[in-house]
Amino acid sequence: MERHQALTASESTPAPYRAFSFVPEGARPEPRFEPVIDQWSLTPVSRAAEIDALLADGVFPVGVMWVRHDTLEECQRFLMATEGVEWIALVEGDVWQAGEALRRTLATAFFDFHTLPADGPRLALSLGHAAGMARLRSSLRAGPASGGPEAAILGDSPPIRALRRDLYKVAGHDATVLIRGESGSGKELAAREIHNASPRAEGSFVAVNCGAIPDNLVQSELFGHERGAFTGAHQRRRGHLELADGGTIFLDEVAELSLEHQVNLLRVLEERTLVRVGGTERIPVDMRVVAATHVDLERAVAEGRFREDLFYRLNVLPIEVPPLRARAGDIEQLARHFLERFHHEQGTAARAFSAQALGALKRHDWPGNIRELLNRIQRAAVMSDHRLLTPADLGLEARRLPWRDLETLEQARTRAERDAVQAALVRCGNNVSEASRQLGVARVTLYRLLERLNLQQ
Ligand SMILES: Nc1ncnc2c1ncn2[C@@H]1O[C@H](COP(=O)(O)OP(=O)(O)OP(=O)(O)O)[C@@H](O)[C@H]1O
Repeated sequence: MERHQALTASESTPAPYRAFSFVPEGARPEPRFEPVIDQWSLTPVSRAAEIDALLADGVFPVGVMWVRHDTLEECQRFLMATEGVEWIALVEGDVWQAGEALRRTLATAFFDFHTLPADGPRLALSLGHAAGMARLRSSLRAGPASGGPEAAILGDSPPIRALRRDLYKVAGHDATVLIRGESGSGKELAAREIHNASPRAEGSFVAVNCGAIPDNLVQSELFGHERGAFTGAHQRRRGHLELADGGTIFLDEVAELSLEHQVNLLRVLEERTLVRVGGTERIPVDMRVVAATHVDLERAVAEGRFREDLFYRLNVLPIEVPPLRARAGDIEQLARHFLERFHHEQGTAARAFSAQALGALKRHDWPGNIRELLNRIQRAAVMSDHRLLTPADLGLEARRLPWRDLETLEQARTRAERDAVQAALVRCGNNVSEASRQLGVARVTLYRLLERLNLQQ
């Protein structure tokens, strides 16, 4: 039988795994193709609200979404509203000929994409990987049990003690805080600490990653919208700023906002009122603003990429989170803590680090900071069947010294490529799209590299 034929997965033999499928209204009565996906059956959803109820019913938090350039906005909204789900895009037509907006969304917001008609076995493989990733992510998102030690910032090195002191100092004031620091260094954790130690602790802490919202959705995500404000706005929805009323709004990656949205944000900060998209009423909001960025904002201002007036509005109480390499004294404590946590949460066999592994952890440069440490340890704990983790488990094998151990240029190149690819995958929690973006290569090129370097996912 032809593999790519119009047939729903649920019509084939009963499938043990269930995933969602979302077809945007604008794409109906298309799609012409429902792929046969080995071992998987698809449960159609049309509203984000249906997802939670279905998840409780043994469905994996993964799904396939039909994506076309003319329904892109509807898809983006659905992606935003279903954060815990890993989506795989099914795209009609040639992706490389598609517009930039579609390609960008595929590269950043989806776990993977397949062009239609899709290859069933390959799609099944993607869904399996996506389900694993969704589980890992949700275990990290769930974070520590309430009151557990990780609800607080760990570490006892002088830079982290100084940070803790600064956080408690600013917590008592209601002024805006700007947190700077490298990616993955703990800026969000610092913002939570400020909120928890502030008089607003009983209110909500609303975290928004400004860099993760497509530019055309920023306005409605931040400010909310009225019913009927645009196609698909079936109900009135309060935005993140309004939801933070009485509490703290954390604007992560604030430098990613376009100049137009920077103006709108500035207005809210000055007037302490907002107007929902499609609305006219000025709604008062009482929130404490904590913003964060890994970008050199003074430079962004000088280059005209960030508004100077907004910079001064945000930079009232500046806080600097040090990179992990500047607090080497904390690495061992953090590493042991994360390993212990995975052992308890996921029943992993690994309980400790070999002396060489501890040495390698201390020598590593940690460009991805604590997030990289967390990812390396989680991957090692999940993959290893042994009680002791080695440098190899952590992807931190001792480097061969080229001047002692002669290697050809080709060997050196391969080694460097393998190191770069492994490091990028670890940094991005194995998200191939994100890793390829960071490495500056196309996704296909990265897949080819993975195959050539024998690093199959
Ligand atoms: N001092 C710390 N103790 C324990 N866990 C930490 C610490 N700092 C960060 N983490 C953990 O590391 C991960 C990354 O931290 P966080 O998200 O706060 O970084 P970030 O600087 O906001 O990252 P990004 O710039 O990418 O938004 C989180 O899981 C967080 O809980």
